[in-house]
Amino acid sequence: MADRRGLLIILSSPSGAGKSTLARRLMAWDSDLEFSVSATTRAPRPGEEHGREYYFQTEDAFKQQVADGQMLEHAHVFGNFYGSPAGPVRASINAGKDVLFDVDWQGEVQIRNSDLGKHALSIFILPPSITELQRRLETRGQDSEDVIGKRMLKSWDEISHWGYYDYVLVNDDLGETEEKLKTIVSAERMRRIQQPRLQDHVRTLQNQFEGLS
Ligand SMILES: Nc1ncnc2c1ncn2[C@@H]1O[C@H](COP(=O)(O)OP(=O)(O)OP(=O)(O)O)[C@@H](O)[C@H]1O
Ligand SMILES: Nc1nc2c(ncn2[C@@H]2O[C@H](COP(=O)(O)O)[C@@H](O)[C@H]2O)c(=O)[nH]1
Repeated sequence: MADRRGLLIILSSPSGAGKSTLARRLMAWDSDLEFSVSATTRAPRPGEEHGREYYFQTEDAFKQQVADGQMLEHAHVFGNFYGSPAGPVRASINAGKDVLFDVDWQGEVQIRNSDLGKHALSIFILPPSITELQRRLETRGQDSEDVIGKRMLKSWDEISHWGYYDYVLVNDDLGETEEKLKTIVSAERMRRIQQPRLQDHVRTLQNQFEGLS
């Protein structure tokens, strides 16, 4: 095992607020960051690849994985099942790598309440307005009108859980939100990872100080 455990960086938002876009930018910024590829029973969107965006599964296969205890968390969202396979996440954080999650609020709560919860850093992404949220879902052009309608109807349910998160960002200007996200990740890495390592240094300083008298 590495000399430090990685962070579990969790992004949530109502559908269309921009978390997948921000997740891609974080991954491009830090090539050491691992993305937790979820399993889902949803059908692939055009351009999505099995094993890259999601592991696309049948409902039976998904339920079997849950029954076998292979999911760190799982939830039923917009009529489909989604879950984060635990094995790759444990392997990554034991190797000292940070893992990025794109999950809904139910996933955030389950990860936080899991044995890995103390490694969690959660960030909620709010849209600048509800009309802009709808505009983004429409211009993404990947879901039917019916699916967009259902996601809009559930948007308040997701937003109402914003208070469970360590940080909350309003994703108005994409570049600004990206910079804030990177700042949060950098600061939390310093606080949680580098500061404990400084204990030895502070002890040395104390010995030197005591040697002065
Ligand atoms: N700050 C922004 N300004 C304008 N458009 C944005 C912004 N952020 C993201 N978008 C666009 O909004 C659309 C939805 O973004 P994205 O797919 O990242 O949302 P999401 O929160 O991951 O949605 P879902 O939960 O449905 O996967 C995309 O077309 C994306 O390019
Ligand atoms: N609890 C979980 N939620 C997940 C997971 N993977 C994705 N999601 C969330 O589902 C919705 C819809 O995603 P989409 O790709 O169909 O647009 C969105 O809120 C995701 O964050 C997961 O493993 N667990």
